[in-house]
Amino acid sequence: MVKRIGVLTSGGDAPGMNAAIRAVTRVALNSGIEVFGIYDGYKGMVEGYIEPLTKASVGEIVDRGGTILGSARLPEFKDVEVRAKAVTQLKKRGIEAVVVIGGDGSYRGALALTEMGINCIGIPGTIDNDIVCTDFTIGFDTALTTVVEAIDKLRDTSNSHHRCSIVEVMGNRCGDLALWSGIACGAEIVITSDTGFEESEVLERLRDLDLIKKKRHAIVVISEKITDVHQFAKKVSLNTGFSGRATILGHVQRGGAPTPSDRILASRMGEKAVDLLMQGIGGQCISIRENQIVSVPIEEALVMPRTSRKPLQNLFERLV
Ligand SMILES: Nc1ncnc2c1ncn2[C@@H]1O[C@H](COP(=O)(O)OP(=O)(O)OP(=O)(O)O)[C@@H](O)[C@H]1O
Ligand SMILES: O=P(O)(O)OC[C@H]1O[C@](O)(CO)[C@@H](O)[C@@H]1O
Ligand SMILES: [Mg+2]
Repeated sequence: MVKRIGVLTSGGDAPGMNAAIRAVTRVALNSGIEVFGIYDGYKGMVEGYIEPLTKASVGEIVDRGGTILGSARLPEFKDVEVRAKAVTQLKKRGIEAVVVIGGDGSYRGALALTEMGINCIGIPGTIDNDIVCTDFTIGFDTALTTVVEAIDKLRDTSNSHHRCSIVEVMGNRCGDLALWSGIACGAEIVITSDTGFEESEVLERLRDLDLIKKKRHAIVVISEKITDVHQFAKKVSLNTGFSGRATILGHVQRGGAPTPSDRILASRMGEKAVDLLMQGIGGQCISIRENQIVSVPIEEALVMPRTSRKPLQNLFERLV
């Protein structure tokens, strides 16, 4: 059975990554497996920034945002020579397998390492909820909570001033943070890569909300990377009865204490990852599907079609 494993966090950080590190470490130690923390993602793996973890060193972190291991993006990890250096660092320390907590890019690295003889298991840690094989990623629920709190506040001031608040949320091409928060906040309009963006049509809908529906405010939640929200806010002021104001929530969405749901999800996924490594399994990633923790080959996970968001979009439209 595997005797020594590593754990790392990679890509954008996400609240709940610490809870996952703690779960991996404690479940492994309680099973007689030594655990090493690999700092700063694949960068630390290549550079040998690797230290043992103890039960105490992962204490008091279940409620902390960010990641105690640090995270990084290392595009060079796509090169086999760079990964070979990482494998040498792991072998030097007797580390036979690694739990990779990150997003889809990190999964590609984990798969490539598995193919080089280091069994890796992926755990989905990203606020974007853009890993299609899992219903939810660790960090999404906390980021959603942050977004909802912010929009609730924006609604207060928008209502006082007869304004349209255009709120840009993260998601990196995935519209889930926008759609879920739009439903939770009772937004008037949600724009994502699934809905598309027809500027003239959105302006028309805002005019209707103002003139016909007599709304005192309008909230437009829009995913990042769709349009320049500040420019769009100016057009709202020029073309509708609302004055437009844009708010880019930005990296505030990545921080903060993880919600209980994210802590529990992280703990369940961490346990499953260690169990798979104990069975000598690698190249898989952990998912939650219909509240069951399951594993899926990374190769399949990366090409799976995304579950349609149409029912939730329809729900949103029926609530406006
Ligand atoms: N094709 C690949 N082969 C090997 N390693 C990769 C590959 N793609 C990405 N990686 C490694 O994974 C790291 C993280 O990937 P990426 O920046 O895409 O973030 P992510 O894990 O998708 O997380 P998020 O999108 O939530 O920030 C990269 O910096 C790189 O080190
Ligand atoms: O932290 P960075 O490198 O600016 O990356 C921002 C990106 O990372 C994420 O926060 C997480 O993938 C995305 O939502 C966003 O597009
Ligand atoms: Mg990604």
